Amino acid sequence: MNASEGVAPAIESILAAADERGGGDRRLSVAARSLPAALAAAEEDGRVPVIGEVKPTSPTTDGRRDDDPVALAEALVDGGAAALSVLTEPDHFGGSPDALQQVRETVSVPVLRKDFIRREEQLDIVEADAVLLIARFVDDLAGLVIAARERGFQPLVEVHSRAELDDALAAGAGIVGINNRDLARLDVDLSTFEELAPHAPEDVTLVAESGIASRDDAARMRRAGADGLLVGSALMDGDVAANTERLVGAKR
Ligand SMILES: O=C(O)c1ccccc1NCC(=O)[C@H](O)[C@H](O)COP(=O)(O)O
Repeated sequence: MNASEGVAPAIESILAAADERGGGDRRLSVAARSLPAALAAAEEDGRVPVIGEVKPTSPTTDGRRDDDPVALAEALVDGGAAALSVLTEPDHFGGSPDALQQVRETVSVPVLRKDFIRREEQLDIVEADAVLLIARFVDDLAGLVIAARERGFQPLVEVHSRAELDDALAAGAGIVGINNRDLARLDVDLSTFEELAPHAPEDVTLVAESGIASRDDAARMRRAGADGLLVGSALMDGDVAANTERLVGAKR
C-alpha cells in the first residue's frame, strides 16, 4: 500500500519522517492502566470522558506551546481529563518519547502514545498505556494490533471511513478512534463520527477524535455514541486546566 497517495503534503512529510525513524533496541513489556476503565469511571462520576492531548503544535495549528509537557499534563488532569494523549512525533508536532515517559511517571491516568507508527519495532520506543495505530497508514493492521497487545499496550485503532472501520474491526480492535479530521485534506467535519459510529458494535470503546472545540461539540459527540473524546487544540489554547474543566462539564 502506498499510504502517501492522495494525502495532503503535510501528511506526506509526516509519513516520510516516520519511515526514517528507527525502533527501540529491546522489546517492551508494559503493565498498562486501562483506558476503557478510565473513561467509564469518569462517566460514572459525572465527568465527560475526555482524553486530553499534550499537543505542542501541529501542521494545522498557529504557534506552539513550549511549556513543560509535564505541567501541561498536570493541568489537563487537574481540569478533569480521564486520560491523556501525548504526541511523541518530533518533527511536525513538537513531541518526544521523553515527554511521554515523564508524563506517565507523573500522572496516574492512562496515557496514549500519539504518533505515526509504521513498523512493529517502532512500538518499542517508549512505554505507554495505549498506542495509536492509524488504519490508513499501516500495511499489516492485524499484525500490529497483535504486536501491540503482546507488549501489553492497548491499541487504539484510528479510522476515518467505513472501509477503515471494517478493517479495524476485522483486525480485532477493541478501542476505535473515529477521526473527524480527514488526513487527505486536513479539514475537520464532526459528522464523520456521527456517520460511522452506528456501524461499530456495542462492545467496542469508541473515541471521537479531532475538532471538538466547545461544550456543544462535546455534547454532540456524546449523543452520537462517543465513549471518550480526544481533544488537543481546544485545550492547548490558553488556560489548559480551565479549558479542560469547561469541556469535562458539558451536558449531553
Ligand atoms: O492536528 C493536526 O493538525 C494533524 C495534522 C495532520 C495529521 C494529524 C493531525 N492531528 C492528529 C490528531 O489526531 C489530533 O491531534 C487529535 O485528534 C486532537 O485533535 P484536535 O482536538 O483537533 O487538536
